[in-house]
Amino acid sequence: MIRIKDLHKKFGSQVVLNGLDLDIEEQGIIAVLGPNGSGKTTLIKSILGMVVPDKGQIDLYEEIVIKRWKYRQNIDYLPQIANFPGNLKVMELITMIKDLRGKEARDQELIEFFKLQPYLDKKLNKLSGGTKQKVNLVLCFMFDSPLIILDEPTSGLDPISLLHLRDLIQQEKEKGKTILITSHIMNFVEEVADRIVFLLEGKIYFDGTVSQLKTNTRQQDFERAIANLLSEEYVQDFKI
Ligand SMILES: Nc1ncnc2c1ncn2[C@@H]1O[C@H](COP(=O)(O)OP(=O)(O)OP(=O)(O)O)[C@@H](O)[C@H]1O
Repeated sequence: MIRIKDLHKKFGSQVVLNGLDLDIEEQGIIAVLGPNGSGKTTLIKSILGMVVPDKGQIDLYEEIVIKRWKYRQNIDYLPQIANFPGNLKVMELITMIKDLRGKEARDQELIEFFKLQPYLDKKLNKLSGGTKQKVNLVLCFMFDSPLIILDEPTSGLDPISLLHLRDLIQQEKEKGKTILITSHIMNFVEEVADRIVFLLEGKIYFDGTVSQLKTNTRQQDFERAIANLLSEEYVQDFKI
């Protein structure tokens, strides 16, 4: 489905992706993790064609995607920061995105799911951060694409909304979709992820399940397992 080979990206002299290889053939939830600035968003944006890599190849559904754009119609994307004009009303935004995309949308179902009915006539700049994020989630999930890319979907959500998001992601997974997700909320990641891909120094540093991560780092607590991944002891084991 997604095949990335020898991906390189620099911003000025800063090397962000340094020969990254990644294959995603399966359906399910794949969490892309890594410290701040490790290149998670750059990787996601490369898959989406929003960042042009310096070198390397990205194939999606067996087709080379770099410098093409039509394939994006089959990806649903939640950006880390969505900047829509603040004076647009929620329903105006949803309608505008539906018109632009020109695809069948299940916006009503998701509006009900996130209980957004009272906000439809409100301007975006009058919404709280969490409510804005729910609107962004409606925009992302309403088109039913086979590949969903979520950059920090948990940001700003209260605990109950987090549970709703988790249920929604699980439902989409059960439909046979592939969901790529980044999040700094580790218990959320632990609950939903079938596979953890950990980025460090521009490459994939760990690739496996939550339980493999715990076994490899000899840590049963997921957050500690992630921290151990970065510890010197693990780095040495890993390099042997
Ligand atoms: N357009 C750009 N121009 C210059 N530098 C950039 C650009 N985009 C990203 N960077 C830099 O590349 C590095 C990786 O950024 P990226 O956003 O991919 O990291 P991340 O792993 O998603 O981080 P975070 O966890 O903080 O969201 C950072 O140091 C960032 O400042």
